[in-house]
Amino acid sequence: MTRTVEDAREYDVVVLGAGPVGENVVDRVRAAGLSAAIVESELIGGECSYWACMPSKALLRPALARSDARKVAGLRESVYGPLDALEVFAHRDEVVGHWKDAGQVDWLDSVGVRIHRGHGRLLGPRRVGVTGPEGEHHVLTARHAVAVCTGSRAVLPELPGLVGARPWTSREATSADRVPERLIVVGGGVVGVEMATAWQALGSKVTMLVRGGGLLPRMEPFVGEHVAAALTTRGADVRTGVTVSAVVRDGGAGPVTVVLEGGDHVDGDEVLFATGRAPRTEDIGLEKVGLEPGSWLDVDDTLRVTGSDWLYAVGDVNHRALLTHQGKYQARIAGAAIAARAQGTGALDDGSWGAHAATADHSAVPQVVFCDPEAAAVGLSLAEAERAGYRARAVDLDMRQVAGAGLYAQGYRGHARMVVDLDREVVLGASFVGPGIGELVHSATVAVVGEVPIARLWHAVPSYPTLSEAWLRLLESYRG
Ligand SMILES: Cc1cc2nc3c(=O)[nH]c(=O)nc-3n(C[C@H](O)[C@H](O)[C@H](O)COP(=O)(O)OP(=O)(O)OC[C@H]3O[C@@H](n4cnc5c(N)ncnc54)[C@H](O)[C@@H]3O)c2cc1C
Ligand SMILES: NC(=O)c1ccc[n+]([C@@H]2O[C@H](COP(=O)([O-])OP(=O)(O)OC[C@H]3O[C@@H](n4cnc5c(N)ncnc54)[C@H](O)[C@@H]3O)[C@@H](O)[C@H]2O)c1
Repeated sequence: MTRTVEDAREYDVVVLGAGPVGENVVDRVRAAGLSAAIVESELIGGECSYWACMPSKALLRPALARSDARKVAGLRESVYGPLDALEVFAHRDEVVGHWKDAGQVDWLDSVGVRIHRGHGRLLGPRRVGVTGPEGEHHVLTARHAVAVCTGSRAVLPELPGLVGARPWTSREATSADRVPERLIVVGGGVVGVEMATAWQALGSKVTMLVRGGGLLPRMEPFVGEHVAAALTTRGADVRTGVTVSAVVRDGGAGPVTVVLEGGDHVDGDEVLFATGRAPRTEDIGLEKVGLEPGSWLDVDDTLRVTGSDWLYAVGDVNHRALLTHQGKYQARIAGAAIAARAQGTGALDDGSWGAHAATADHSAVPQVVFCDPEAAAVGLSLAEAERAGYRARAVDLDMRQVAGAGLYAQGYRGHARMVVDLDREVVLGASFVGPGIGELVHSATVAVVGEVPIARLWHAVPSYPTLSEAWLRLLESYRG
């Protein structure tokens, strides 16, 4: 039974969801001198800290380090053994704080943010109801703004037998502590590729079932081709152009069979569905403020929900870029915009690249996929640039032409592409695939955001012999 506690509380800003994005919104508004409360139904720190970025990278780091070491003469012979899965899991558990959030609670306390544990729902303009763990109910009022930062959850397709088969989603794939002998991965996006890489390294025989023509379809096609070739060389069965029609698993445990359209089937010990995300907005009271429950929330560049003067939606929930770093960037912008509006400090600086506009969301979103080899991209692919109407040219580079690549790893395989706007002679985007290239993407982000002219980039000299010399080779090719 619901018990209502009659202690209405008022704050300048109320934030729904304490993932990385909600935490950064409250941090920014507190820094600007506003009072703030945050509502969280699970763990402070959100999906990223406990079932996404952090545990997945903890599982992947030993896989990538071992793979790199195996490409270094004099070292490779020492690292031919299997990974110690129990040690890897123990380290992963440490990285996620054993799924306890005391550290993050301390941090919120230290910046003066009031935490309300429970499920939050909008009750009307600037009002949020919180149903706590014991069924108690609080009402929070926001003097200036409510920010919805409730993130996203894994989506399962509607398939016969799927729910009863108890498939892994990203949550189980990042928190499991037993290595399945055979793992079936459905979906060739980022989660599918990263988790296939991690579990293959931990000892699973991996089969990937990919609906489209290749892996990582949002990146340049050569990226997915390199990653698929490497997974296959290490023993994975990567099947593209296949459609799953049913899943069979008696009693939801033991061996599982995935049935494909056309009648073929694949047997495994676990099946991971990495088939995309849905917004966590179906039960947050959107109907009370004229919005559609279960929808992604449309926002302007200040992160304010279309048609509202008090409601913001930041991070995954607005579907602009489902990435922690980009959500935190939005949080910094939203926090500044909320504070400026609350304090009436004059017109907002919300033009392109202004302090109150998340301009980078449109043209400069960086991403590193921690697979083996690593994949990274920022800005527009060639196809995206052409679709957007740019007169664009792609310059390609086989990373073997870079001296630092040969030193980084014997038999280095990788590829880079720079997309140039021929009218302004600036870089619109860059993509890289190859061992160790994750750290290259920030140089590309600076070039894209800064709209640095190619003529000036020519003077940005990369150190010899580093992977960054990819830039020199790309610029040389561009200039002929
Ligand atoms: C397997 C995996 C790996 C990933 N790896 C990376 C990576 O390496 N790098 C990267 O940049 N991104 C990565 N991502 C994406 C990243 O996890 C998300 O972009 C990020 O978590 C979004 O942050 P958020 O704060 O918007 O949402 P979340 O992290 O989802 O946090 C939302 C919070 O809101 C709470 N909440 C929801 N509804 C309510 C409610 N009604 N009341 C109260 N609280 C509520 C939730 O409990 C949760 O704590 C990965 C995602 C997955 C699935
Ligand atoms: N390193 C990182 O930055 C990182 C790591 C993991 C996740 N993420 C973020 O998390 C988000 C979610 O990742 P994701 O991989 O779940 O989603 P995604 O949208 O990247 O990929 C899902 C894939 O599943 C396919 N798919 C959908 N339904 C299917 C079906 N019924 N059968 C077969 N295939 C199907 C889609 O075609 C798509 O290729 C991404 O947007 C990504 O940005 C980031």
